[in-house]
Amino acid sequence: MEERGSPDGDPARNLEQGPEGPEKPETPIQVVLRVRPMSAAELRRGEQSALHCSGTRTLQVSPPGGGPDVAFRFGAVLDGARTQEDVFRACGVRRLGELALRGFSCTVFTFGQTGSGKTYTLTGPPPQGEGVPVPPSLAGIMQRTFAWLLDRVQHLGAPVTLHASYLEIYNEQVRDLLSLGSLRPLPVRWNKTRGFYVEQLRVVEFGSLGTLMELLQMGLSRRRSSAHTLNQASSRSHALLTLYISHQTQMPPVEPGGPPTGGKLCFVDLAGSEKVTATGSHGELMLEANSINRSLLALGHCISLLLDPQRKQSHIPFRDSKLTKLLADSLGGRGVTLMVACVSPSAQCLPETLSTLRYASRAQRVTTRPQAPKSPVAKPPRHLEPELLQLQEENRLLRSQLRQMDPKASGLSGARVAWAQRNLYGMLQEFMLENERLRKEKSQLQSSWDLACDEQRILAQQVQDLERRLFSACYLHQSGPGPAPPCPCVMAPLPLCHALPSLCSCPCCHLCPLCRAPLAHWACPRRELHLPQVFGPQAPGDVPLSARRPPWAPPRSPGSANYLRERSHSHWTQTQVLAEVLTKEEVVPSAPPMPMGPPNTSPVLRGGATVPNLARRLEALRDQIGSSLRRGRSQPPPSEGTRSPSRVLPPC
Ligand SMILES: Nc1ncnc2c1ncn2[C@@H]1O[C@H](COP(=O)(O)OP(=O)(O)OP(=O)(O)O)[C@@H](O)[C@H]1O
Repeated sequence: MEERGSPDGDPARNLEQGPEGPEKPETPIQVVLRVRPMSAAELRRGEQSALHCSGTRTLQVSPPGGGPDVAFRFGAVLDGARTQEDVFRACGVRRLGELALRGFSCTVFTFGQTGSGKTYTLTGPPPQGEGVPVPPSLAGIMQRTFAWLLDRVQHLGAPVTLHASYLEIYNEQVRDLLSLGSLRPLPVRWNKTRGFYVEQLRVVEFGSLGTLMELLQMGLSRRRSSAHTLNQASSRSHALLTLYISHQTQMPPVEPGGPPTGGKLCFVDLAGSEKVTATGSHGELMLEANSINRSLLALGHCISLLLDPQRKQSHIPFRDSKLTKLLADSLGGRGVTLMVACVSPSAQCLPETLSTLRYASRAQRVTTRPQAPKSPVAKPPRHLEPELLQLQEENRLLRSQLRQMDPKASGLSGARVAWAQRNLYGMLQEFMLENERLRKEKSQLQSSWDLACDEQRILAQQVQDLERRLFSACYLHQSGPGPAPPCPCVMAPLPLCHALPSLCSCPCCHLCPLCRAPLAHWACPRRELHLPQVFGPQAPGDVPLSARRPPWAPPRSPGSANYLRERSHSHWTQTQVLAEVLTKEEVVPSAPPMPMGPPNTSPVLRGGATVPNLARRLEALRDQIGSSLRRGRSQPPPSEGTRSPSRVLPPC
């Protein structure tokens, strides 16, 4: 007798040892074979049985035309006389439930030819009429597992949250059997954390067996089924019911709206493979049969490839069908999987039965690497990780210091420990003082830096302004009669500060953009008349206007009461130089109205001032700025009296 398959003992025991035993990180898919009894129709047709169970794990196949028997070994073989309760026990589903409670992802799926008893095994027979309940003794694996699980959770002592989802794959479309609206197709997506998953799938929380049974009934009644020659209530879709088991200490869902994290128990009722000639399917039935067969073929292909250890490391075409996508983790991933292969005993069905047996034999050689979530404790947010590491390091250091201070651990005498403690305390005080001193120094440096930055910004503005003025003068000098040139502020608008006078009377020059102070008065040739507005109606000290210091004037000597310490020396120097240049030379800083006279007489530059003059002054001004900056960085500001004459602008 030829023997097939590689059974590995009782599936429950294997599962118990498999996923957790350190010596066995890989565990094979467990396969249980169920042979249903001859149906009334098969008996009526006088069909013979071709299958015989020899022992609890071997099935013997006797070809009707004679020839050698073929034996297949599985984890368990159950003949037609075995009850639903026997099947539930032999499959070790309780053990799977325990694993799911501990965070594993477990799958039970039925496989076989159409009419072989897959749905019967999982959910029992369909109700015999409206309102006629199915006897509890005929309840399938699912109802029995539900009852066991709810009971188990009640006695667990720790709070557990239960959710369920139920979907079908019909003609390669995923449909939510628990959806509140119509059955519309849902997309299957993939990401690194979840693997393949169905987007927008409704996941319903339940707390009682009654609610779960209602969800099951709702799904069963919406699942697509039709009648054909071999089965009056043939399922035309693959159905997946998933229970999510999460403990309250576990992490929240990976994604908002995603399924809860924790253990999973998934029941998959595959649609049966069928020969359309045998089932007599036409039209829609035939289309459904083709879709079912195609997806089962893809599943078989993946299983065959998973058998090859080298191929397993590389590419398995799980993406070939929705079914293989959703079973990818159960077949080749980290799940614990049980397959219940269902066959008809009739010799008429032998070709399909042999096909199922070979399929199941291959499947039980496929291994997975069951893995439960490593830690139920949520990871800290990424941005807190460095802080956490720092705290851990600090903790470690403090512990070691404490150990050193512990007289027993360090072997020091009491006097020496006291001395060490005093010393440490002194050091700590010193460190604190040093720390305080450094803090002060840092804040002083920071304010110096801020002042230097301000000064630099003002000087840069002044240089830009003078360049603009030079540009304007060059333009006027070179242009002949014709339309008035545009205002330089329009050509190159620059921010002004009232430390520097405005160039022209265009609106952008009237107000300082920093302090919003009016700018044009002092620049007006008749500025004497306007000064009260700059100083305000009540001029300080009733000094004659002409004798008053303009607002840009430097502070008086350090001894004087008006000395402003916070203004830097170079700032005042620069401002004063500008003031001198602009007042002595009577350069009208405002350009309009633009001249229409001969090209060589510029009304902008009075008193014979020319472009070369301005260029020279700009050059000198740059020197002045440069030296001021250098002085500001490296030397204490010199007093006005000691200022080098070479740094004063030459007269124009
Ligand atoms: N062990 C069993 N004892 C009694 N009747 C059974 C058994 N298994 C199956 N049957 C009956 O056989 C018929 C077909 O079973 P079932 O619908 O479960 O097959 P199936 O494999 O799910 O078929 P399909 O793939 O077409 O959905 C049903 O009438 C069912 O009640």
